[in-house]
Amino acid sequence: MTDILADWYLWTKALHVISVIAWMAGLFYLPRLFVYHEETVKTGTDTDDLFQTMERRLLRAIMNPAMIATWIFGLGLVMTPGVVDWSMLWPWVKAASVLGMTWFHMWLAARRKAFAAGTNTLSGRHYRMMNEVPTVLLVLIVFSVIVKF
Ligand code: HEM
Repeated sequence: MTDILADWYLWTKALHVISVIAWMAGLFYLPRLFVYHEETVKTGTDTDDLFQTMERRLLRAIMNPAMIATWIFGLGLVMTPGVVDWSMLWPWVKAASVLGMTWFHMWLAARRKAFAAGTNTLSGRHYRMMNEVPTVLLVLIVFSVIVKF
C-alpha cells in the first residue's frame, strides 16, 4: 500500500491542490453570499429563493465534494512514506488549521440551513468578519506546507 502511495505521490498532491482550490473558492464565496442575502434581501421574496438556491448548490455541488476530496488526497499524502515528520512543528499547525477549516465549513452549512428556514439572526457585519477566518487559516496552511518549519 505504501509503495503504491509513493508511486502516486505527485499525482495525489496535484489532485489535493486542485480539490483545495475548489474548496477554498466556496469557503470564500459563501459568506459573501450571506452578506448580500442578509443586507439586501427580504425573507419570502423571489430574490430570497434565488439566494437560497445559489447557496444550496454552491455547498452541495462544489464545497462538500471538494472538502471530501481534499481530505481523501490529503490523508493519502499523510500516509505516503517520508512526507510527514511528526517531530516537526508544521504538520501540527497544518492539522490544527485544517480542523479549523472543516469547522468553518460546518458552521457555514448550519448558517445556510438558517437562511433556508428564514431564521438567520446574524448580521452582514458578522458574516464579513467571519470571512477572515479562512484567510488566516489559508496563510497558516501555506506557510506550513511550503516552509516546513
Ligand atoms: C483536509 C485535510 C488535509 C490534509 C490531511 C492535508 C495534508 C497534506 C500533506 C500531507 C501534504 C504534503 C506535503 C508535502 O508533500 O510535502 C499537503 C500538501 C499541500 N496541502 Fe494539504 N492537507 C489538507 C488540507 C489542505 C488545505 C485546506 C489546504 C489549503 C488551504 C492545503 C494546501 C496544501 C498545499 C498547497 C500543498 C502542496 C505543498 C507543496 O507544494 O508541497 N491542504 N497536504
